[in-house]
Amino acid sequence: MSNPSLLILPGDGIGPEVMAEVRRIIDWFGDKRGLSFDVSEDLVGGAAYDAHGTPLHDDTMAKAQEVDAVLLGAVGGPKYDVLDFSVKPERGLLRLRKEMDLYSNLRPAQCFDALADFSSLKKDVVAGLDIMIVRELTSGVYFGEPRGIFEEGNERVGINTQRYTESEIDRVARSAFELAMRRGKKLCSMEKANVMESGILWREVVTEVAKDYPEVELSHMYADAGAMQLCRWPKQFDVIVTDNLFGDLLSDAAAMLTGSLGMLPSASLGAPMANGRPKALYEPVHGSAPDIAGQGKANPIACVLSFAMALRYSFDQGAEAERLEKAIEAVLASGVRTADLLGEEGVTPVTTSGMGDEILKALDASL
Ligand SMILES: NC(=O)C1=CN([C@@H]2O[C@H](COP(=O)(O)OP(=O)(O)OC[C@H]3O[C@@H](n4cnc5c(N)ncnc54)[C@H](O)[C@@H]3O)[C@@H](O)[C@H]2O)C=CC1
Ligand SMILES: CC(C)CC(=O)C(=O)O
Ligand SMILES: [Mg+2]
Repeated sequence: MSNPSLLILPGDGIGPEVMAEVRRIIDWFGDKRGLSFDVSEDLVGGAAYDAHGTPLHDDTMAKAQEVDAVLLGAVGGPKYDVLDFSVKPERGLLRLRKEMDLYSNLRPAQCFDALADFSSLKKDVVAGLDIMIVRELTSGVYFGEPRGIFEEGNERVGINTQRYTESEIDRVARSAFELAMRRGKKLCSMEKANVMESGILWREVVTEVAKDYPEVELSHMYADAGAMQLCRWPKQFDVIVTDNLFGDLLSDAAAMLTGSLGMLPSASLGAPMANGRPKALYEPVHGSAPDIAGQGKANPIACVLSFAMALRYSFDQGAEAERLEKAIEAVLASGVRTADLLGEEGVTPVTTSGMGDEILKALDASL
């Protein structure tokens, strides 16, 4: 049987830096665990624009549709601010999400014990935190029509449209209920049904889907109150399901519960392919971090943990995913830290590749 295929799209800024560490870890699993992948690499975002004048070449899009999973670093950067909106780096990523129909974006926020002191919140608020935000990823205000900047009278008006169909809400709600069944059987749905019709429909459809999951305790919260509760007492949550925009905001906020945006992975999943695996793209939650790019300061853990999610959700290798997560836990427990996590007494600063070295050593020690 041939190896499973992976398309790697490092992207821009710190994307290639963190992805270089993931490639070493992928090689380790091939050498030491007999878990080999057919890896190909291509361009996305600003890097693709520089080479082809488009943030995602059609050939790259076609490859992404064919492989078993895509791993992406990050896109964007100030160099591309002057570009027309239609060819901005971020459009490349949005096209991948939309055309692969990756409607369910899993963004776990887990606080490693070693980092509980580092969070901007009190230790007892975050210690042991393990929540999962499920963000709808292919619809809502990021994609709704009409959109654009139009002339209206003697001024311009910028328009984006929040739009959700029942089936779009239904499928992401089901994916969240399925996850909740495998976790703590608690699901909180967040919208703004108090001011938005799309929120009213969201709440109705989620409530309807809940009938198929009687074991899951469902609650509803307005997303603004949800943001507040995430900071006040995040451990009240198990799985959260929310729309595209609220999920984008809430997951960045949740990142800080774990200490750094450099710690948060994500999986973007769609419908099963012919081989039974879901369409899938894995990427860190963070962006291209132009402020630290090229300085060896980027934390590669979010991207490495995204590969761990690929092992779990695409390749049915839960035990190997856990091996990788435990290796990262051990490295953090030993006091090794990238620049984003410095500040405590007695920690050992390392560069991006230094963190990769330490994770590889911890993996070796796991054998
Ligand atoms: N999925 C993606 O590719 C995303 C791309 N972006 C793009 O990235 C560019 C920069 O956006 P920002 O708003 O600055 O968000 P960002 O996530 O790139 O950076 C926010 C802050 O977090 C820090 N940070 C992020 N990742 C880190 C890591 N792995 N290690 C250490 N520190 C890290 C950065 O240094 C910065 O101070 C923009 O062009 C934006 O559109 C933003 C978010 C997601
Ligand atoms: C297209 C991305 C830049 C939007 C974003 O911030 C995200 O998906 O996290
Ligand atoms: Mg974001």
